[in-house]
Amino acid sequence: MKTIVFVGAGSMAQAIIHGWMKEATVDPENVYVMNKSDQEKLTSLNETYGVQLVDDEKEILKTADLIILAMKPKDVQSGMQSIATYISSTAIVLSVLAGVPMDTIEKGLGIRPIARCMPNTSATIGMSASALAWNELMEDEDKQEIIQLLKTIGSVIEVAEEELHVVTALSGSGPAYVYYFVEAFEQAAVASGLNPKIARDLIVQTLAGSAEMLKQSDKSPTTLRMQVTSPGGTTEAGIQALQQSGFVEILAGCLKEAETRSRELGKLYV
Ligand SMILES: NC(=O)C1=CN([C@@H]2O[C@H](COP(=O)(O)OP(=O)(O)OC[C@H]3O[C@@H](n4cnc5c(N)ncnc54)[C@H](OP(=O)(O)O)[C@@H]3O)[C@@H](O)[C@H]2O)C=CC1
Ligand SMILES: O=C(O)[C@@H]1CCC=N1
Repeated sequence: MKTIVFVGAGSMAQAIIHGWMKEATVDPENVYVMNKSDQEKLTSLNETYGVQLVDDEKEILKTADLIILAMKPKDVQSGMQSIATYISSTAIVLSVLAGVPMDTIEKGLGIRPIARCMPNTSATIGMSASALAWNELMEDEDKQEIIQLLKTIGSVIEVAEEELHVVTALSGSGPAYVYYFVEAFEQAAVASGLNPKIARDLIVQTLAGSAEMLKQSDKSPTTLRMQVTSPGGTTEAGIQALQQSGFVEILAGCLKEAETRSRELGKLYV
């Protein structure tokens, strides 16, 4: 897949491009970026990463091997309309859009090999948790190439397309929940008198250390939690406060609302 065109070059496209360029996975000469109107963003991507601006849309789209759809779901129909007549019959499409099914893409761009990926913004530092689904037209060789492209921005796991709704809720949106958790804890620690920088550093290192423990240890999250929780100690008091506030139900509600929204987005823009 020599020529790659991003149709929609905003935050997610930038996170992927940043990850690729950091790892020198793809030659920036072969990566083109398009937006509907935001030329400033395209210029900034060109200046930062050396990716290409598109002078002649028709010509570039004709030669594209891989089209990456990375606009918001509300713009998917206008985005597909603007490229449908130009892209070659052999071009492969990779969509990172939340909720929008392959069926909608097949209707807009024709029956062709299509992959849907749900990455997250940690792609910027090569730490995305990406999940991937295909339609049945995707050849094994192309699957491997796409997996390799995505592996340079983090981990890749194959799922059924239907599972992408909950994946989107869990790991696509996940970084935002974690940042929100940090904001809340930092605010609380500062209210208890801790210096903001010290509070932030302690929370971030605690998160990083716990994530590494979960990765490196063969113990379950429950066992690791119990190892921290001394009977009658501080952790027990804290966990009890979370339980009394319905922590588990709150997170279940968060996941369900996000998953439901993913399903809604899929139906809104058919
Ligand atoms: N942000 C995230 O954490 C994640 C996002 N996603 C998915 O990635 C997609 C993009 O999200 P994000 O990067 O945050 O959004 P942004 O708004 O940052 O970027 C979307 C880009 O698409 C462009 N665009 C809009 N309409 C068209 C069009 N018709 N043709 C070409 N380009 C167009 C916009 O340009 P202009 O301003 O000119 O309209 C904009 O630059 C979404 O579908 C989202 O569901 C997936 C995983 C994580
Ligand atoms: O909020 C959104 O809709 C997108 C999809 C996953 C993360 N951001």
